[in-house]
Amino acid sequence: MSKTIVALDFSSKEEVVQFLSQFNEPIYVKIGMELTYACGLDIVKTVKDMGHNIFLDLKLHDIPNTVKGGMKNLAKLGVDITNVHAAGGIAMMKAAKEGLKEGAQGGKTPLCIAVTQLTSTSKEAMNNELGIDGEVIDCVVKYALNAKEAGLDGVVCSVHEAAAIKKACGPDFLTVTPGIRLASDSVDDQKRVATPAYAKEQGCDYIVVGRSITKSKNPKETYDLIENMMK
Ligand SMILES: O=C(O)c1cc(=O)[nH]c(=O)n1[C@@H]1O[C@H](COP(=O)(O)O)[C@@H](O)[C@H]1O
Repeated sequence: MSKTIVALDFSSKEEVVQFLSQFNEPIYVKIGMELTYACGLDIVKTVKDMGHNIFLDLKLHDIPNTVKGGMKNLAKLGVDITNVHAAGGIAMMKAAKEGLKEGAQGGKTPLCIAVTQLTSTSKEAMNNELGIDGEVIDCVVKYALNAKEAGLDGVVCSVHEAAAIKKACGPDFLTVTPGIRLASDSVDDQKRVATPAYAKEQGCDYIVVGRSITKSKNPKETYDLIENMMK
């Protein structure tokens, strides 16, 4: 099973089909808001029919009843992973899980993971804009413990918090880490970044990689390079 989840941050079905045509075998991809808002949820079926595994990243964050209803319908799409914002709280995360179980197709309940602090958030922004004092890692571990208590399968965090989360929540609790950059890449809007090699060292289960692959000269070659670094 691949360790690299490619973020399909495109705005049309044509770009997705063209990008995925480079891959002869199923890979793990992430469908997020850019693609969903451009193509609707039909794009999930298109990508699923091509045989790829799907992390549907819509980051639900609302009152528990609304999230439960939303997740029930997302589960019907047969995706592999979905997510919520941990900031929505334990009751909301429990409701997400209940909704997924109710909507599960063919006995397969999609995994649900919680976004802790976005990898584009710095300590300064967390302290001064979001009003959360202390170190990012402490907030992230607290959110991970909340997600575990709610029965979720893991979290989205930066590579820098993955080991502490495994220690607090156990080895089976998934850590899915975006903010991945090769040493030569520009950081762009990300703040808490790391290389694939460091992600492997820190025991991350999956890395989420967008622009380093999709904007590279040879995306397939870059994907293979990154995937090999995670082995
Ligand atoms: O939930 C996510 O996937 C996510 C959480 C987070 O904290 N940071 C983050 O970058 N992401 C997503 O991961 C991808 C990272 O893209 P690149 O920065 O281009 O590699 C984007 O699709 C983001 O939406």
